[in-house]
Amino acid sequence: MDSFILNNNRKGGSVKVTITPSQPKQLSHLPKRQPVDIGFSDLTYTVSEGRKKNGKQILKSVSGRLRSGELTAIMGPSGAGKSTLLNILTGYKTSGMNGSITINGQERNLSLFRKLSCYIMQDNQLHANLTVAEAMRVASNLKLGKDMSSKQKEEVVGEILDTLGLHEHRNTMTSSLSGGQKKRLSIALELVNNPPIMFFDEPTSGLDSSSCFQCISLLKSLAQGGRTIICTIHQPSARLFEMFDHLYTLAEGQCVYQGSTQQLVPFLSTLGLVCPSYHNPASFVIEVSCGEYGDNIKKCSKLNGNGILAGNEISNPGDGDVIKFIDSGVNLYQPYASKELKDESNGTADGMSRNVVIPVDLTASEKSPDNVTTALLDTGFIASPRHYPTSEITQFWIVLKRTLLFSRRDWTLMYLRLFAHILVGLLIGALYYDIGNDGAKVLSNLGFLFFNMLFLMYTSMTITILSFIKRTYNLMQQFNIQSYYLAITLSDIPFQAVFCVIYVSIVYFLTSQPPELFRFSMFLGACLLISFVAQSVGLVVGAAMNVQNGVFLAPVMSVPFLLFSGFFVSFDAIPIYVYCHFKSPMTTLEELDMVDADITLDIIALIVIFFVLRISAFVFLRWKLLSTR
Ligand SMILES: Nc1ncnc2c1ncn2[C@@H]1O[C@H](COP(=O)(O)OP(=O)(O)OP(=O)(O)O)[C@@H](O)[C@H]1O
Repeated sequence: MDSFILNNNRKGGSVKVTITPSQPKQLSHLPKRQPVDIGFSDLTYTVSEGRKKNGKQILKSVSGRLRSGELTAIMGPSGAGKSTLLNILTGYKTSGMNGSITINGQERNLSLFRKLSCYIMQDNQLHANLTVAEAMRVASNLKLGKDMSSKQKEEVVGEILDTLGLHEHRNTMTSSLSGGQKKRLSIALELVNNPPIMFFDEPTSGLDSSSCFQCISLLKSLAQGGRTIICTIHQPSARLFEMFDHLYTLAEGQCVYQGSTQQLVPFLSTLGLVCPSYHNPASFVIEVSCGEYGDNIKKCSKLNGNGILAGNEISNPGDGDVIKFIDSGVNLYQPYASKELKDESNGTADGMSRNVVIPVDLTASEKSPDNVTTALLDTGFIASPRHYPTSEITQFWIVLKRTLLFSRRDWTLMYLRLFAHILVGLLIGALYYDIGNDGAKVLSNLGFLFFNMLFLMYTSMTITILSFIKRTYNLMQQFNIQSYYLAITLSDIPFQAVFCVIYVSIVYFLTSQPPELFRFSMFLGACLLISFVAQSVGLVVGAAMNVQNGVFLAPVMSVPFLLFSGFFVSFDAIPIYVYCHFKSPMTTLEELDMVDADITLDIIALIVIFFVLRISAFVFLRWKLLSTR
């Protein structure tokens, strides 16, 4: 049981609010992990700006330690370098950085670290077109090895959904969830394999005060379970601020404070920066960092050894005295407003008793955050060369099934595309109706073939650019890239093939082309190949660039295909009314310089182009994935 004193200005008194946690829930089914401490020292991050010789230094030699069992907030004014520090600590950014990062005292191995941690970004993309339960099933199949039965996986999922209050929304589409529920689902998806380190970029952004409280309560309970929870946060209310165990404050790329949240105010007061009564200490430290109380950044930074863990002897730059600032162990200062709320905007008795902290244990047997060992590095979980304990083939099947479900439910991908193929088929069929029976309509036949090619190329190319980009960022980070690519490149082929068959059947018969199976098959085969090659162009463009550039560049890339399609021969000068120049089909072929054309060669060329483009798309995708780090 926990109690708070809530100031009540209207009545001039104080109301005692008691938080009574409901039956604490524990995640007993999760895989066991050991706690992890992160240390970093002398971290600098520099970016090059244009042709300037010296780059711009964003982080200036910051150091610190982030402990398991603690909820750490990285705070600071806008542009202070919070996201940059988070990106470096997560391993999301590696180039341009110097300094050392250690895990339980050992130098960080990035690929191992990525397996231990998760990074929930602000706009974390959820699996579109999936329900909460389906998204969780994908995550559990991917992250929990085949040693676990489906029933056990369901138990894990059920327990997480229950604990995070998502059980009643299990059949809701992820896109229909509220902002707070989406955040909780992002956490739930990551919790499946129980990572001991969890990073959050502004987890409370876009949430109302009650949801903010719920969200931070959840993070706090995750930390209480022995995890290392780190999040950036802009300016929490006093109520939220109190929930953090540890604070790391940045200003102009330097650490101006690190230590417990309770010791922030005493620390600042040693510099003559006295936080006014009833003032939110979180707001105060931001104001100090912004220079509203004079130039204190250098002083604070020096006092913190620019991030060398407070808790050691630190000299006060003001008078040379040595003060003891204890980060852990004996506390020399009275904790600031230990349970007294200075910001009552969010504090209603009702609200507080509704929102309870539910301890979510890292593991039942390894709860003690002090019990930090390097044994973690020896566990099977870490030793695995893969990101998750599922084979590449299993990952391929998971992505394939998920992508097929995605396509089936995607209105643009499925129904709009089907509608477009039928409508355009009927339109072209009506325009070139019965031309196949009329020898005088050779030119119309050529026009028909050309538009056929144009339509098939553009539809399959643009839809692939749009849908590929849409899907890629959702899942690319989570899967083995080969399995992922193979699944998404194969998944759309059947759909495109079916649409192409429907379209070709309509136009072939409406334009009265020869009703011979062989000719129909040849025509269909050529159309299918054109669609698949165009789809591959879409994949290359989608993998290499963003939607805006892709939508512009894809038509440009298709120009060579059109130029060399053989249709661009001028017939304008031919006086058709004088005599029938195209009486013999051979004349047409002669005019188009296609007498010696070998269809086998064309087919081989298209197949080669198809494979070259598919491989190029993979190379671009890989490059893009690596270059974002
Ligand atoms: N690639 C880059 N090139 C130039 N400057 C950069 C680059 N990346 C970051 N910066 C600068 O580094 C500083 C820190 O950026 P960062 O995004 O880490 O700040 P922040 O504290 O997270 O800010 P906010 O709270 O507004 O999100 C900013 O001044 C930003 O303009």
